[in-house]
Amino acid sequence: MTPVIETRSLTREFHVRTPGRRFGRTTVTALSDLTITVDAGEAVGYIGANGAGKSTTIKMLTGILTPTAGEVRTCGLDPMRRRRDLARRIGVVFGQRSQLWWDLPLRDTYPVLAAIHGLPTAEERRRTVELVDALDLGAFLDTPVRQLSLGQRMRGELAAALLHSPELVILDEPTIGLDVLSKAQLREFLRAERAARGTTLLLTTHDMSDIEHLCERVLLVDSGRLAHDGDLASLARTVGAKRVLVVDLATPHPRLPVLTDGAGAPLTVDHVGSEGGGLRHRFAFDTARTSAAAVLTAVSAHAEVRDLAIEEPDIEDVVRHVYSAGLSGA
Ligand SMILES: Nc1ncnc2c1ncn2[C@@H]1O[C@H](COP(=O)(O)OP(=O)(O)OP(=O)(O)O)[C@@H](O)[C@H]1O
Repeated sequence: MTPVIETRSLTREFHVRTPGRRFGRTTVTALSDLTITVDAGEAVGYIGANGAGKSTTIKMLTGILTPTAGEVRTCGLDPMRRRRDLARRIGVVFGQRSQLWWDLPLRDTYPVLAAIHGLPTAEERRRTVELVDALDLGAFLDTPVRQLSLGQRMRGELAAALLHSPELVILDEPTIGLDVLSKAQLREFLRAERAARGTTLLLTTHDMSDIEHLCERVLLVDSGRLAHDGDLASLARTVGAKRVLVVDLATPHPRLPVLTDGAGAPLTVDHVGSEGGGLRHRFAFDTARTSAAAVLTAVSAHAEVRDLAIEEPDIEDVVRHVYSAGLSGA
C-alpha cells in the first residue's frame, strides 16, 4: 500500500538578511535530510522545540512550501504540483489560525466548504449531522464564528477540516489554550474518527498528554533533524530519562551508604532525596544500566524495606530534558 506520507532527504533552507549587514545573507536550515514514512492508519506525534522545523515540514507536506532538496509525497501525490487534488484528501487544523469565516455561523460554513470540496449534497448533509453530533456543535450552529469560545471554535474547525472525510488529518497544536474538558472532547473525537475510518493522524503539540492519548509513534525533530522515531517509552530511553525507585524503610535511616552490587561495585544510581527523617528514600536509575531489583537488593542490605514504588519518567520531563539539553546525552 502507498504510504500516506513519504519523505526522502527532505530539506528546506531559508536565506535571511544578516542582522546589521546591508547586503549580508545567512542561510537558515529549517529542515535537514528528513526521511520518514507514515503508513495508512498510523497516528504520529511530531514534536520538537520552538523553531525545530515542524511547521516547515507541514508546509512542505501540504504543498505550501517547496523543498530546497529531497522529495515529498503526501497521499502518493507531489504536494506542490497536485495541491488541489491533495486538498480533497487531507484535512489540516491549525490551533493558532482559524480557517473559518469569522462572520458566518457554522451552519452556513459547512455547505460552502462542501461545495469547495465537490461533496454531493446528500453526503454533505449526512456528514454534517454526524460531525455535529460527534463534536456536540448543535447548541451554537447559528452563532457567528467570531462569537464562539475557543473550545467551541476548535470543535467547529475540526468539523470543517474533516467534513470531506480526509484520509490524512494534520493537526498543528490543536489543543493550545483549551481547557481540560475541551481537550478531552477533541481527543475523544479524534480517537473515534480514527477507529471508525482508519484516518491517519499527524499531530504537532507541546502537550505531551495529547501524544499519550492519541499517538503510538513519536517523531522528534531537533534543530531541523530527525532525532527520534519510535514510541514514547523508547523516547524516554533515547534521552536517558530515569525511573525512580521509592522505598519506605521500617526505621529511619537519614544516611544510607553508597549502594553496591553483590560484588561490592558501586551501582549506577542517584540518591535523589529522602523524607520523614530518612523513612522514605528515592533512587533514580537508568534502566539500561541498573534494574529496580538490583537497587532494592542493595538498599535491603542496609535497612529493612517496608514498601516500595516505581515512578516512570514523566514524558513532560523527558521532552523538557530534550528541549533544554539537546540530545547530547542521548
Ligand atoms: N519564512 C521563513 N523565513 C526565514 N526563516 C524561517 C521561515 N520559516 C521558518 N524559518 C526558520 O526555520 C526554522 C524552523 O521554523 P519552524 O517554524 O518550522 O519551526 P517549528 O518547529 O514549527 O517552531 P514552532 O513550534 O515555534 O512553531 C526556524 O529557525 C525559523 O526561524
